[in-house]
Amino acid sequence: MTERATLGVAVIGTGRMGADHVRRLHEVTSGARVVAVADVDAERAKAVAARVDGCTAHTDPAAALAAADVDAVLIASPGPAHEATLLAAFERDLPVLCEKPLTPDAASALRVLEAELRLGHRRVQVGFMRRYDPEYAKLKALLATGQLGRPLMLHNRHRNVASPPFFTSSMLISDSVAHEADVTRWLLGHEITAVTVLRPAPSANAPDGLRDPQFVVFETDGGALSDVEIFVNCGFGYQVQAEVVCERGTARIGDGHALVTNMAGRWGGTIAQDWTERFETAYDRQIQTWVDATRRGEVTGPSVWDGYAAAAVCEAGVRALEDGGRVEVELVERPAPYA
Ligand SMILES: NC(=O)c1ccc[n+]([C@@H]2O[C@H](COP(=O)([O-])OP(=O)(O)OC[C@H]3O[C@@H](n4cnc5c(N)ncnc54)[C@H](O)[C@@H]3O)[C@@H](O)[C@H]2O)c1
Ligand SMILES: O[C@H]1[C@H](O)[C@@H](O)[C@H](O)[C@@H](O)[C@H]1O
Repeated sequence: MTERATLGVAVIGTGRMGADHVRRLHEVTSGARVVAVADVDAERAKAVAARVDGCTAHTDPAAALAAADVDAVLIASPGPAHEATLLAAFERDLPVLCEKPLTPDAASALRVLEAELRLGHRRVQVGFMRRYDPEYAKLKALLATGQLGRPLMLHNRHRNVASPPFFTSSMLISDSVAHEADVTRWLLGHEITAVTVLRPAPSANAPDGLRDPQFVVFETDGGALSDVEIFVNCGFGYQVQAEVVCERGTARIGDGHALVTNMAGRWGGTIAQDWTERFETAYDRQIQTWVDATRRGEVTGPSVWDGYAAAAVCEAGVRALEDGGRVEVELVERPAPYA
């Protein structure tokens, strides 16, 4: 297959992630250029477009998709806005990299899945960037060798310094634990069948009314358990850790021990303060992989099925949070193109 010339990308949503992805596409990624951006905030779109020669600014995502030289779309608007842009991209048969979550609930994710099936070919890579993180990739490769034996349990910790003002108790699941829903499915190769959410007394440092932290337990169809401590106002750093316990051993990532110092009677290191720092390499690799595959005319990486499955798991998790108890995950049968 002949490779496409430089990929013209439209970036939808120029907030924190969108602006960072524009910078990445412009300065780090090879084989792509940003040709259009859209944001409902016109000033923000203009300010980000001004950083790239020849990039046009729009307030309507559909206008950005229709702009000259657009070959592909990167969606970085908030989750509830993803469905409309995905469907608009499908109308133009454009390849898409869609930030997580694919959509915020299972019904809308299923509509996207059905629309992609109608196209007759995969078009979307979902932005579950942890799959491109060197530490997670090593863990996945180790599990694939079988040396450790069958995975029995996965322990995850997911801590943010502070939550943004709009964050709700259910977003700890649908926006944050969405990553662990994907990581559990991907690392173990199992589907998640049920979710339980336990709620310790909220931290005094959490905004009033926010159930933070939460303790989530996933059951899988391979008989494993995966637990997640989600704590989005821990105050001290951005920490994402995972330990797999298998029949013949354990493996753990995310301790952040790249640099250990000894000084003034103490030893230690530093802790990342946000995801842009902790997952910088993962975002770089994710986007380069997407650009390379798209230029070859291929779609790789986390699929719409993965986005839908994570959305269904999170929806069950939100119900478990609200009602207490254990909630089973309901998935439609996996369509053949996503096998
Ligand atoms: N992969 C990760 O680690 C990671 C990290 C942070 C955020 N995210 C995801 O990235 C996406 C964006 O998050 P963010 O932190 O950049 O949010 P943000 O609020 O900083 O930016 C979102 C931008 O989208 C704009 N917007 C809102 N509705 C829009 C619409 N209909 N069309 C076009 N633009 C619209 C807003 O004006 C804003 O500028 C979300 O899906 C979020 O879950 C992923
Ligand atoms: O949208 C963000 C993002 O996905 C981060 O990776 C996660 O740590 C945050 O909890 C979430 O709110």
